[in-house]
Amino acid sequence: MTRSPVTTPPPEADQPAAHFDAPPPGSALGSHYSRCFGCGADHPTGLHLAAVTPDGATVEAEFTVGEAHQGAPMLAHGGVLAAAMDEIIGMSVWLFQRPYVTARLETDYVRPVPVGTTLHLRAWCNGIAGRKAYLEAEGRIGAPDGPVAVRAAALFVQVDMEHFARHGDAAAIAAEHHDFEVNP
Ligand SMILES: CCCCCCCCCCCCCCCC(=O)SCCNC(=O)CCNC(=O)[C@H](O)C(C)(C)COP(=O)(O)OP(=O)(O)OC[C@H]1O[C@@H](n2cnc3c(N)ncnc32)[C@H](O)[C@@H]1OP(=O)(O)O
Repeated sequence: MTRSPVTTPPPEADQPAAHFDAPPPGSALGSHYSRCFGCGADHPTGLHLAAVTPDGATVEAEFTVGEAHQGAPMLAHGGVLAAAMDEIIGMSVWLFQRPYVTARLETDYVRPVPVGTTLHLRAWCNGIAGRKAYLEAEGRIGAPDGPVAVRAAALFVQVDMEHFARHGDAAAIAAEHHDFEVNP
């Protein structure tokens, strides 16, 4: 992965540990918002990612590229692939049971991805320093050990739930009953 210093954990970063209340190994993570472009079941043309954590430390999901996701004819749009990376990384920070947002996302496009391809996505955390989480993801073609099509590195920053109410739609948050333990 080609990465900048911004997405590289500093030497003093802690190794991430899943929250005691995080989804246990082998379980599904669920969607954080039904209309989310990345994971919402109610989004008509979204990515519909449904993530599982096989081990409590990484998160996996499959994304089948559809016609709504094209850039060049019958090839995935790079921005859509970046969105898939952003979403799978966003799902992986759920293991910490605290709200985070993307501050920076870096993406390497390694292979073209034709419409109809199923990408096997995986994300994990390389370190945490204060509010900053340093994360990584990859998307492989056709199988979990298939050829890598896309890689990403990201800096996510922890926020409080008021971030979403202040800048977004507080009623929608309340309607979906999300409880985050911000000070465990
Ligand atoms: C029903 C509804 C449920 C709702 C519940 C959902 C909860 C689960 C949501 C999951 C969502 C999933 C989807 C995928 C994830 C998105 O896509 S999130 C959406 C896209 N991202 C955004 O909208 C974020 C926009 N940016 C911001 O809001 C603010 O810039 C930030 C990132 C919160 C930081 O602002 P701040 O809190 O004022 O903090 P600030 O002091 O500026 O930065 C903190 C540290 O980070 C560093 N930093 C910040 N930004 C950068 C940057 N771009 N480059 C380098 N360093 C940076 C700062 O230098 C600082 O470092 P230190 O000085 O501490 O060493």
